[in-house]
Amino acid sequence: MIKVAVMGYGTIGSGVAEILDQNRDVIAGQAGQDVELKYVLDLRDFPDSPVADKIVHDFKVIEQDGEVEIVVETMGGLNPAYPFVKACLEAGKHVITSNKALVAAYGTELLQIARDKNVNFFFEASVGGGIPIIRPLYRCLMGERIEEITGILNGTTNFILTKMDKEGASFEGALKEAQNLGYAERNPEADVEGHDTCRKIAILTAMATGREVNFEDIYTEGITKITDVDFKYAEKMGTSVKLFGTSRISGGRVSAFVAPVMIGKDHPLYAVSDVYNGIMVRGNMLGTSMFYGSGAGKLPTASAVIADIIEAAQNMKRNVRLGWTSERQAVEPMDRVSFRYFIRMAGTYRNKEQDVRAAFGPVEVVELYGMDEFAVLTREMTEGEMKAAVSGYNASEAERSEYGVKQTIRAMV
Ligand SMILES: NC(=O)C1=CN([C@@H]2O[C@H](COP(=O)(O)OP(=O)(O)OC[C@H]3O[C@@H](n4cnc5c(N)ncnc54)[C@H](OP(=O)(O)O)[C@@H]3O)[C@@H](O)[C@H]2O)C=CC1
Ligand SMILES: N[C@@H](CC=O)C(=O)O
Repeated sequence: MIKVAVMGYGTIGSGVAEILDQNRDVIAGQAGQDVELKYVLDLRDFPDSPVADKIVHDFKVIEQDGEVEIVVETMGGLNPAYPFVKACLEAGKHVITSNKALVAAYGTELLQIARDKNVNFFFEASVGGGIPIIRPLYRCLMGERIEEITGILNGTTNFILTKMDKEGASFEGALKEAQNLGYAERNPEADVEGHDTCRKIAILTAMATGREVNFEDIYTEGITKITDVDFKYAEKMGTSVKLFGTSRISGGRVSAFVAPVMIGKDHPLYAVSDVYNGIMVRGNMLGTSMFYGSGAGKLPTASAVIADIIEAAQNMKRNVRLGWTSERQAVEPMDRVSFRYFIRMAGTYRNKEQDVRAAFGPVEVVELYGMDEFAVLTREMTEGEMKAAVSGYNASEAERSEYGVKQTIRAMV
């Protein structure tokens, strides 16, 4: 029998305890022996829960119990998750985590300790909730050169954008709902400002390149500036706006970004709605493969944790190599990345046509009835060129009372 401890009995930790109980026979069959939950570490007691008799408040109980061979970390954040996970690995225990903040910040070091101690550090649930993506990268796609990963990687923001798009919901109302459903981070700024997606694309890029990626090198923009007006244009254009995490890998160079992107109906990620995530992986031999499923939530995410527990149980005496080394991967500056741009401007196109064309060159124009503004879709240009064009346009318009660019969204249409 293998004894497991769970640290953090919140949304995901309680899901892990529930699946360990409900799927006991399936898990034992795959693990080759029974897997039993021995301790649950949390700050609170849960007297009415099925784990009431397993609750402990002192981490040392888990660290020092030689019977506990697998520890699951579902507390979130870096402190005390990082020192606790490190101590468990150093004590020769396998560790499974759903905590992308931890993996993005300390993955390289924790994987090295796991290798040194001949144990495993697995984190399938840290990206895409219940979607299998980490294991496919190091196992099924191990013979591929990965050229691109583009994903809708955050359930909360996809839920919010879908509610705004399809139901005309307010940003605040949709966020509240996502929080009530257990999708959002403790501090939802991590979701809506794109930091969560940034950490996830950094982890996927490290898996794809085999090199450590500093998530702080990745350009990150969230969804807080997206408004109902943007969705009115999107409806007219037959497009939608999604938060993308993208990494393109070519000749040892990586360009990566997190940003809202306007996409058309023919884009493979267009139909990914609500809390669902979708991840497109392009390999040099494979072509494009799609991974789709629940990107957040109790049982889908806990299901990914359980698969890691089983993988650890199947490799109790062996460190499974994930291919993520301590070599550092540089990330190209965002100014060199090219897009088309959806740009909203004050006034009427009829009055501004000359200035628009002078700044942006040929554009497609989109107008909404009754609005004192219009939008254009530019040709493809680099971020650097776009910024220069926006400054030039704003300068040419500066004399007027209502003037200038009101919104810029990258477009893949
Ligand atoms: N929710 C989701 O859908 C997903 C979450 N994740 C990740 O999984 C992790 C957990 O998320 P989630 O379950 O939603 O978070 P929750 O906030 O629901 O759960 C965290 C639990 O850990 C407890 N905890 C916090 N600090 C300590 C501590 N020092 N010692 C013991 N227990 C502690 C909390 O107690 P208290 O509440 O009293 O502070 C809480 O019960 C995060 O890293 C998150 O990013 C990954 C994929 C999906
Ligand atoms: N807050 C995250 C949880 C899963 O990673 C999300 O909404 O995707």
